[in-house]
Amino acid sequence: MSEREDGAATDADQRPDGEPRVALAQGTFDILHPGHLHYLQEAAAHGDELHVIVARRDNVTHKPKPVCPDRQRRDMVAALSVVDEAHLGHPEDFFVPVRDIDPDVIVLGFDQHHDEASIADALAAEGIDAEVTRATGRDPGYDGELLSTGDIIDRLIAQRG
Ligand SMILES: Cc1cc2nc3c(=O)[nH]c(=O)nc-3n(C[C@H](O)[C@H](O)[C@H](O)COP(=O)(O)O)c2cc1C
Ligand SMILES: Nc1ncnc2c1ncn2[C@@H]1O[C@H](COP(=O)(O)OP(=O)(O)OP(=O)(O)O)[C@@H](O)[C@H]1O
Repeated sequence: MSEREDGAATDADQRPDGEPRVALAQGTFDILHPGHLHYLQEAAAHGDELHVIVARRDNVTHKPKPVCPDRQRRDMVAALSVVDEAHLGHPEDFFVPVRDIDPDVIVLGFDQHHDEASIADALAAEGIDAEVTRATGRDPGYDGELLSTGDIIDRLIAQRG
């Protein structure tokens, strides 16, 4: 167990050089919900500092485009106390922000389509020394709790559309 600067306990390994261990999370984060908090809290527990890459709208091609603009999604993630820094993703080369942040561990979301082994291979090819791990999912804790942006939008359309 180590300790974050704010005193929160983490299960992160200590770095031998005493530098803060940097964890990296990423995603779209359109219309924040408790599933996002669960992911970011779990990712933060892997390090002393949590950085988040927020996907550019143009790069969200595997599901409907986000409703909120890039900058708004980045600013909302940055405002969460568990997050040390939120970065807008690069328009073309995903390794540009990764190189800048220089993470010790990349934490993938429970349902993200990225494959751990392919990312680890790509990182090694880029000469970036980072572990890759995956967070757990969070199920609703009570009736009607909304843990997906898509579900929030569906309910919004059903109730207000
Ligand atoms: C290591 C890593 C780096 C990424 N860097 C960027 C980036 O620079 N720009 C970007 O638009 N998306 C980037 N992405 C992609 C998105 O953040 C996100 O993974 C993808 O859109 C899936 O998002 P979702 O979980 O919200 O569905 C990166 C993903 C990974 C795994
Ligand atoms: N219920 C949840 N439990 C744990 N992690 C979650 C949950 N919902 C989203 N996440 C994680 O948050 C990150 C960003 O997710 P994303 O912005 O795609 O949210 P989403 O609500 O799943 O979106 P959509 O409903 O549009 O697919 C991803 O890593 C995703 O795995």
